[in-house]
Amino acid sequence: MHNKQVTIPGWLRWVALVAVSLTMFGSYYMYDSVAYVAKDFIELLGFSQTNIGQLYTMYSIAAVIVLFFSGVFIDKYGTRVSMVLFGAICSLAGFVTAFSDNLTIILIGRFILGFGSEPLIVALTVALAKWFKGKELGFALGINLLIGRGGSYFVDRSNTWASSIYDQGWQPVLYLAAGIGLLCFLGGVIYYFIERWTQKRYVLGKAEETEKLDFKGLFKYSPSFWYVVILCLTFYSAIFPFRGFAPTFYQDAHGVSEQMAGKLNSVLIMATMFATPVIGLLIDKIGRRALMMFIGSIIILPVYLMFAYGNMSLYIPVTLMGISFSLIPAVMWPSVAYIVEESKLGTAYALMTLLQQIGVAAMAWLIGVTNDVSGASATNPEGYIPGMWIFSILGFVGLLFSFLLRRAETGPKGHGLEEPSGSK
Ligand SMILES: NCCCC[C@H](N)C(=O)NCC(=O)O
Repeated sequence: MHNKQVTIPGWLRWVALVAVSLTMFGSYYMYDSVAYVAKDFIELLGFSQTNIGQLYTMYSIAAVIVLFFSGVFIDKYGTRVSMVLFGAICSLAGFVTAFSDNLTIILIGRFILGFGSEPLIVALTVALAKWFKGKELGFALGINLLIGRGGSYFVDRSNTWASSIYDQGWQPVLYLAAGIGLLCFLGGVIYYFIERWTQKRYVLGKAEETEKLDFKGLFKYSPSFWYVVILCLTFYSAIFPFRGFAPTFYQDAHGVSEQMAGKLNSVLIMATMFATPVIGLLIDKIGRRALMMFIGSIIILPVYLMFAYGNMSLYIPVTLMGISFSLIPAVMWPSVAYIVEESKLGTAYALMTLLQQIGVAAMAWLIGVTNDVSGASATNPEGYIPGMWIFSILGFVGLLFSFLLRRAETGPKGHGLEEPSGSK
């Protein structure tokens, strides 16, 4: 069609955002869903805590593998094909995870999920860049993360709103997750048609970078970049695996009900859903990004020891974790754009996600093994303490690197992290 219009109507961009975010909702829901059957897996199927960790490790291993070539694939076949394909892989993963009580099959399901989910997140980020670049890209990405974390919130509360399904055992719970995971495919298909329809009528922007890896330039990044990457690795390795074990830990070590355990996890997510975009807007105004990452790292430091030894309400460490989980991601991801030049941004983000996933894979496995070795269970709650120390050590390493970052950024070779947006 000739004479395509240049200005895409605002409503169309937001419709595309909703379609894209549906896939994120489905994928986040499935990622977290296994935490709520972990206790059944241990008590009814005889799985070990190591096996529970492996559910996350398998996801991350697949993510690491696929992130090596997903950028090239997305470049070659485009965002709409990628969204459908990776969305379909995610949806398939839900059913593979649910249909058998065999550990290997369940782990294959988790592997497939990681293989679909992480490139899906890359593809949707690239897609959103096409629609929103030069407009409200930061806000659109914030809304997208909010809806994605809505998936986590929804699963955290699922043993309340879907209690009748939980009463039927772990398998219907996983089928429910698989059903919700169909949103990944559905959202991808809806997005496919929206993009195709729009491209026939309007000039849709082209995202400049996809997240593909180019190891040649790896050693040219500044120390500040590596400080952020190490903080990303330690931070998410202390958050995602913890959330996976948390429902079982809260019940075994603190004697709370299954519903209460879900509620505690959900409070954490609910806080981040709304605080993250708000902090993002605030940081644009005041800068101080390295300082905020440092403060976020201080806040999370005592949390795991509070879980291990504290007698206070569990809401206190959960709230502290929620503040840190809002502060650090809201500041950390956009900070990379200040440190790394635009032409290397795709590689930088891919590398950061890849190392994040290596950290999560290793830590999920290590915590599971540690819990098994120390005999963590409802009859031996002290067995969870070594794992809490491992998380705390990670927190300390994160704090150290956030300090180094702050020091570098307040020196003569700073990249403008401490300045408001637009003053770089
Ligand atoms: N919650 C599912 C895993 C999401 C992994 C994703 N690569 C990620 O790190 N997202 C950022 C976030 O803060 O959720």
